[in-house]
Amino acid sequence: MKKYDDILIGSGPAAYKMSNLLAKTDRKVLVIEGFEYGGTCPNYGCEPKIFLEGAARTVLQSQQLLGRGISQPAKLNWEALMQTKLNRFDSWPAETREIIKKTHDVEDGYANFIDNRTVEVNNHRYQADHIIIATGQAPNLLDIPGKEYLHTSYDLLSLKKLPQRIAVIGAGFVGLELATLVAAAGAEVTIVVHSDRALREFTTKEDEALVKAMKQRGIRFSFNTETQTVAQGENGLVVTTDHGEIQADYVLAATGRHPNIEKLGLENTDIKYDRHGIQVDGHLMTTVNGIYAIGDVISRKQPKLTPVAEFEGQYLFDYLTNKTEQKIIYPTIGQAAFTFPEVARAGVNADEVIDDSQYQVKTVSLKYGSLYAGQNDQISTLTLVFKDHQLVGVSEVGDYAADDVNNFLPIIGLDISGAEYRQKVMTIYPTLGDKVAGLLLP
Ligand SMILES: Cc1cc2nc3c(=O)[nH]c(=O)nc-3n(C[C@H](O)[C@H](O)[C@H](O)COP(=O)(O)OP(=O)(O)OC[C@H]3O[C@@H](n4cnc5c(N)ncnc54)[C@H](O)[C@@H]3O)c2cc1C
Ligand SMILES: NC(=O)c1ccc[n+]([C@@H]2O[C@H](COP(=O)([O-])OP(=O)(O)OC[C@H]3O[C@@H](n4cnc5c(N)ncnc54)[C@H](O)[C@@H]3O)[C@@H](O)[C@H]2O)c1
Repeated sequence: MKKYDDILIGSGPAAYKMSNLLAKTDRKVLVIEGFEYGGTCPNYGCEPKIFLEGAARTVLQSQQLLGRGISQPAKLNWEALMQTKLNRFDSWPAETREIIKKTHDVEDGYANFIDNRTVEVNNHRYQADHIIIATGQAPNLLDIPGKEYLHTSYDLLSLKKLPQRIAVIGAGFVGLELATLVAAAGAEVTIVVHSDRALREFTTKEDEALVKAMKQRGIRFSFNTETQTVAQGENGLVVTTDHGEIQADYVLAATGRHPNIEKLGLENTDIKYDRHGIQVDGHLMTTVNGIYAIGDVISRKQPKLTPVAEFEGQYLFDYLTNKTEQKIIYPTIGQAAFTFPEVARAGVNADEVIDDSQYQVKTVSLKYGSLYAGQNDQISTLTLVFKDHQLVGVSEVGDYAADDVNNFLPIIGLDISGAEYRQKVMTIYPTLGDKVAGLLLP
């Protein structure tokens, strides 16, 4: 039995962050990865998604400016775009493995606990002072007849030829972002949503504005609709729902993600978990002493995002190397859907406090600013939530919502007033940043 100081299970953003920090110490570390080194975000998540979105945004912005100095909208060649994506990303898992291998041992395979102290992989058994589970999440697939026809975001983000008709099941982050992408590339898209609205994290108005803009571009939505079966028909696939049939050439399942715990052998341990993930305490320790969990695989109320996973990796490194004894305190977390328009938010959601007199909600249309008017962006609307004149929440629907909302995060996170901000910060003009101080006045 080989023994280490630390064993990292997984190599996504959470574990990779810790692995990089541990590389600067003299601790003996083993990293176990069952699939692509680097995990979801760089290989089949945020990074390829935002890379492909660059071309899609150009197409959509040029369409938005038709007749306003643009006479010919840009056209997206999916095959060429995908080739550039593959050229950039294909070597990343092997390169990441090499980087890790320079300072740590690696095992290619799925780690399986055989008891509270021991993990097994490739018939090798290992123990360590600390075992850190960072196995992330995997897509949910509906258990319906024809589930073999369902594709995941992993498949779509490497799809070499663009199908003509794409049915998307689910209207969360993955469904709406990837629907935006393939529709911009020319696919006919139908989104099937089993509830009455799309992204629930944002305000109803923001969600409605996004859905309306997507519909105006020809994307179809079927709300309150259950998908029942997928079958091969004479003319492609047939998605049968309780509201009728949808003809498609490709079906994307975007019905949420579940914690990657099935292959871990947790039943051989006393580690507790629920459907949201592994239960951890304020120091990210599981219900077994010496075993910790970080990243998407843990059960917590914070959103499952790369910066959150990395923050937990940094925190746990600091805790295990005695740099802190404190429980983890999460910072103000910004999140965005990279749709067109984008939606972005942080802090208190305006919908949740609309009837609470302790809060003041301020909504500002940005379309009159030259920056937005120059893009013919008619939608951009910023919502600010104040409590005792202090900014506690921000959200936006608009072409630059993610960057715009980023401007407000330091004000919420550092808890500074509009006056203090104006005294200490002068931002670039003309951007939304230059209006931040003015907007902070109640
Ligand atoms: C399509 C898509 C787009 C996204 N876009 C964004 C975005 O724009 N911004 C953002 O912040 N977040 C985004 N995310 C979320 C982000 O990718 C995750 O929050 C992040 O990757 C979580 O990191 P992690 O290290 O916890 O898990 P992961 O990155 O999922 O890594 C876990 C690793 O563990 C491995 N593993 C699993 N089980 C075992 C086992 N038993 N043994 C060994 N290895 C195992 C897996 O193979 C995987 O490599 C997106 C996700 C998806 C799917
Ligand atoms: N831009 C980003 O930051 C980004 C992008 C993609 C993913 N992510 C992360 O990944 C997570 C997962 O994203 P996601 O889109 O897979 O999940 P999600 O939870 O955002 O959306 C899931 C969708 O599936 C639907 N759904 C759930 N169960 C269903 C069922 N049985 N039948 C039909 N529809 C069903 C939901 O109503 C919802 O529309 C996100 O919560 C986020 O943390 C982030």
